[in-house]
Amino acid sequence: MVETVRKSLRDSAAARWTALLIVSFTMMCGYFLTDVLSPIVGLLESQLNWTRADYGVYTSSYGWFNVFLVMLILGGIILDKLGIRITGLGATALMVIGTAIKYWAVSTHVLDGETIMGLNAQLFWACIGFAVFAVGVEVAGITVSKIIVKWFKGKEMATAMGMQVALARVGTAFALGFSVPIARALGVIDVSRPVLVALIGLCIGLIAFIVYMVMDKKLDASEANDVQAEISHEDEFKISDIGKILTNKGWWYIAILCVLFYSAVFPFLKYATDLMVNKFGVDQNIAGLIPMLLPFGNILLTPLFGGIYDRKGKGASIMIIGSLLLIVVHALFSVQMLNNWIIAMILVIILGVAFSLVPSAMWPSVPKIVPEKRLGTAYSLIFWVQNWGLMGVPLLIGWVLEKYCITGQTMRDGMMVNTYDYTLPMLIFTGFGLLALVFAFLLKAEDKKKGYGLESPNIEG
Ligand SMILES: C[C@H](NC(=O)[C@@H](N)CCCCN)C(=O)O
Repeated sequence: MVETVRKSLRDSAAARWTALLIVSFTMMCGYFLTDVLSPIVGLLESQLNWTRADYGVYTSSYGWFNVFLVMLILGGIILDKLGIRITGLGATALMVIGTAIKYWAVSTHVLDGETIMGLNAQLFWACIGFAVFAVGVEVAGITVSKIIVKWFKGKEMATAMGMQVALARVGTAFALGFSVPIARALGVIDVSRPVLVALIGLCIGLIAFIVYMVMDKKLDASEANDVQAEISHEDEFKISDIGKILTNKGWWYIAILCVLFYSAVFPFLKYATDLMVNKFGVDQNIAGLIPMLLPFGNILLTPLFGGIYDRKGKGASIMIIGSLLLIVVHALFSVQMLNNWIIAMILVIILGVAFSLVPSAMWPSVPKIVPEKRLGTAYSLIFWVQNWGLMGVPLLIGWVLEKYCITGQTMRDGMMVNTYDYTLPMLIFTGFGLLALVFAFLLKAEDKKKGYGLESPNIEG
């Protein structure tokens, strides 16, 4: 009898890279919306009367439902229990719904003059929309990480994760670079226009995810026998597995490193355009172009560093180097006399290197510490810890700026607006970097003790 060796769909390079591209596109649209208002802080002040503190509240609303209603953790458990397709579809739909609410909030006039819970009603609804969207984009993020492990385990996993992050950064870069021109297009300033563009993108992202669902079904069908075998060997995910994750020291080091490192990057990006205007004297119409270099650098470097991790290993060391660079950049940003825009550009580029090194090694390291059946929950718990930072730090920076950093007033777009000294916020970001470095070293020591293989290559054989 002739025995045929049945191949899994994931053995086809074309199939797995196509799957990656499709889900990465959906994430890219999500990242575009996440930062779409960051470069127009000044316009939000002049058009909608949002102060820096209001903007801080808006940015922090990203974590309201994820953190306080533990939606992110629930999303991870749902992912491990119900699977990739249903969780991903729900998450993508939430992104669209949240963005639609936010678009309505920033474009309507029916809320003018009203307040809800002490907030201007327009700001309140923009926050609700952003909070709903955030549940969607975070749960979609963990779903996509699990999708990549599913297709790429034992293969180019870190390169694939790097590619996905790279495409996500394209979304961030477009938001930073094109939000202002979109808001100013057609001769009339309209801050809701970039949100509308993001909403259209997310609807296309939803359709893309539905296309992916077909591929995912085909992958499962191609592995039907293997899956049966796996189920008989491995129990299904149980709620008690959460305890196993939380008692794992290596997992904690990654989670804490993640919150500290990302707290010094994403919240920094939210204020980076304003920093360029206030510290480096860049015109606000083009100030978003300098922070845009950061995600553009990531686009090339994250897959490159991921490739190095796949082939050579050294994951923990890569995270240490990334944390070191982060400290150097923020410390130099806080030096008052360094106020030439060329220095700002160089620092942003170095920050881009740091922000490629750490994510390219951090996310592919999680499956080395936690088994696949608990991976959705493990990623969601890391994102949950991280979301405390993504929520709290912009709020902190907004508050610090309003309370301690106002230096005067100036005329922009025909409106009097405050000017700010960014030294204190940059010192706060430096502090996060220093703590991140400590946890990167602790992670490396734990890896040595437990033999997780963080310093070993990902590609088998
Ligand atoms: C992969 C990783 N994603 C995250 O950290 C998300 N929790 C945050 C998403 C924020 C969206 N702007 C990353 O982007 O490096």
